[in-house]
Amino acid sequence: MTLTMEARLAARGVEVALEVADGETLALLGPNGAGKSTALGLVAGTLRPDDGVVALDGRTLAHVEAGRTRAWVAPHDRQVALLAQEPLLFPHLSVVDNVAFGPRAQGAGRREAAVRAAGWLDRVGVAELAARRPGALSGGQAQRVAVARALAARPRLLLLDEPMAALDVDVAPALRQTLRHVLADQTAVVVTHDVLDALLLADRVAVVDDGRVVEQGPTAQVLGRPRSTFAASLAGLNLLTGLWTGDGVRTDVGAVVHGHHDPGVPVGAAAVAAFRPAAVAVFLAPVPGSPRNLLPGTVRTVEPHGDLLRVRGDLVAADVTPRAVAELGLAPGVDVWFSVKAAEVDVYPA
Ligand SMILES: Nc1ncnc2c1ncn2[C@@H]1O[C@H](COP(=O)(O)OP(=O)(O)OP(=O)(O)O)[C@@H](O)[C@H]1O
Repeated sequence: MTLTMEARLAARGVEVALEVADGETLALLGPNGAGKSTALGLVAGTLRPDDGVVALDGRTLAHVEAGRTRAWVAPHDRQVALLAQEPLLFPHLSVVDNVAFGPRAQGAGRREAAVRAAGWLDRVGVAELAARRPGALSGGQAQRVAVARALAARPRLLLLDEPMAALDVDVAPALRQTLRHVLADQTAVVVTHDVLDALLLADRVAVVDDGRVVEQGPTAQVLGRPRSTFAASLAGLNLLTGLWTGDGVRTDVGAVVHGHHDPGVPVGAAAVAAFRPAAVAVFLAPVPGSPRNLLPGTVRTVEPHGDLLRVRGDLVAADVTPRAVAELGLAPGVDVWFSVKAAEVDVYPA
């Protein structure tokens, strides 16, 4: 393992354990205020845990026991680079001097640092901007320069805190492609809200909620079989949690949901039922004798979703045609029945 962290910071309500292997990119996903940036701060050394250990390549960066610091490496000595949402460049230095700053600080000669800086600017696609000042760059260009600057210092670990969040939607895809290339053999942790970042940049994802890692694994596995509400929402799936009864999931609201299930799930074990909103139909009354799963709900929102409308209840969302919405008079506050065939539902352990 390259990075191992187990740290608690009570003031932020955070207690997280993370591991990142050599060359791996881990995406940290989770709702606002979940503790993702706090986790990065604990690794970078801008935050000190109340308790815990952070180690990189076997070197202890932080070790605190019950508030007593046993070991502490200052942020600038950690060989960890943190890339924030807003590119923080030195305004008075040219682009190439910004990127050469790290190598110079590490003892490289002026020429060597300039060559390394030029190489990185080329890799991130902004070689022609070398002589400019940061004030003369667009947001996307500045973020590319910030990536080059972070990597020119040859960090053992690169931390990225929502690197695309401050960019226009039309420039984010190109930067994401660039990051995909530069992160290929770089050990990195990227905080993101965006499922595309997880899919295109990360080998593994960890979902953080309420200060804890609630789910982690290979990206395809977490998005294919999410166990947390947040991962399910990223994967575009409805997720109902409950207990396996032997032939269905008894959900927290009492309804039993039937579906395809893993053999050998023990009765009484925590389980989830996942299904696509497109597989859900909406009725104003329960369909008598229907073999379908029926879940009562109240419409909360109706929003456009591609060619369809997404009708959201508290627990279930359904994608239905505008015509059906009009015919049924679906609007916030209307009581409905959400219906999904068992064949459309995947049931697996939580
Ligand atoms: N500077 C701060 N001082 C005190 N508390 C903070 C500070 N920054 C964040 N917090 C609190 O710490 C907790 C974790 O916040 P954090 O910023 O790590 O979450 P996050 O997952 O990165 O959220 P977001 O996605 O909104 O950036 C939250 O309860 C937040 O209110």
